[in-house]
Amino acid sequence: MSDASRAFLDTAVQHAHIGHAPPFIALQNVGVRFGAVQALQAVTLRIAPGDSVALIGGNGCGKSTLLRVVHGLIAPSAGQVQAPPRAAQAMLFQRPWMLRNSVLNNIAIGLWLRGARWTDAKARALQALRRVQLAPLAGRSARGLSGGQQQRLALARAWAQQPRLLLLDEPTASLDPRAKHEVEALMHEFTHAPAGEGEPPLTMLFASHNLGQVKRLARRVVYLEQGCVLADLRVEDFFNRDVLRAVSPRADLFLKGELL
Ligand SMILES: Nc1ncnc2c1ncn2[C@@H]1O[C@H](COP(=O)(O)OP(=O)(O)OP(=O)(O)O)[C@@H](O)[C@H]1O
Repeated sequence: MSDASRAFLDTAVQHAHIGHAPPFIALQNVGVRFGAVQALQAVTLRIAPGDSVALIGGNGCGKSTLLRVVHGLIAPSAGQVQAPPRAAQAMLFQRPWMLRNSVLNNIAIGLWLRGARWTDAKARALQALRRVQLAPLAGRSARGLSGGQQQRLALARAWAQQPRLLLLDEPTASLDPRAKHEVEALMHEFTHAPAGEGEPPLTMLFASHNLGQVKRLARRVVYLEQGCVLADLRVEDFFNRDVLRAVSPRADLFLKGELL
């Protein structure tokens, strides 16, 4: 048996294993249609708790739509979606939204709205800011921060709410290399640090065009084309040319930059 076939079988076994564990997220034959555009087509995906999954594919292949379906922002036109409740999820976008308020309050207000006492909300917000090295800027206007600082603040805001699922839509796409590195380091820390005692593991699903980032952060890669999942592999298999060519020639062409 060739190495490629063996690796493929290993993957199949791994996925069969995931199939038996209770899935944290399960999409069954999900379709999304926007008028004449079929943005997702028969997408079936199971994600285990604690996994870190990258969504990749060309522009318009359906990555954002898939994230929005999981977050409950878009109702599928077909199929079923099982995901944790919205309160247990946090979603970050390429350009973070900021309240017209201080850095600290951008976190504290969200916690307060979810029922925390104001003093507790502020204390937790400060703790979250320390985690992303923004505590010295707590009193500044959030909208005056740089793009990289705003994305770190968005991550701190997410972290403060202790989500079980973190969804990120190209979170570093508009950042310079240094800010990209800082945000990526936080994403890694949040998802690869062992969960505290009694805490459920954090699961991450992120869309990215940055293949280096995918290699660094994902344990699993899902490749989409025209709304269909054409490959779903462990990261080491996805970036193994022999395996990828055997499993999905289209994904292999995409990686080589030869897809027309
Ligand atoms: N609200 C909408 N109304 C109409 N069409 C939409 C809408 N949202 C997405 N689409 C279309 O659905 C398809 C999938 O879009 P989506 O944004 O999910 O792709 P993507 O993979 O995230 O793209 P990119 O890498 O460019 O961000 C595209 O053809 C897009 O134009």
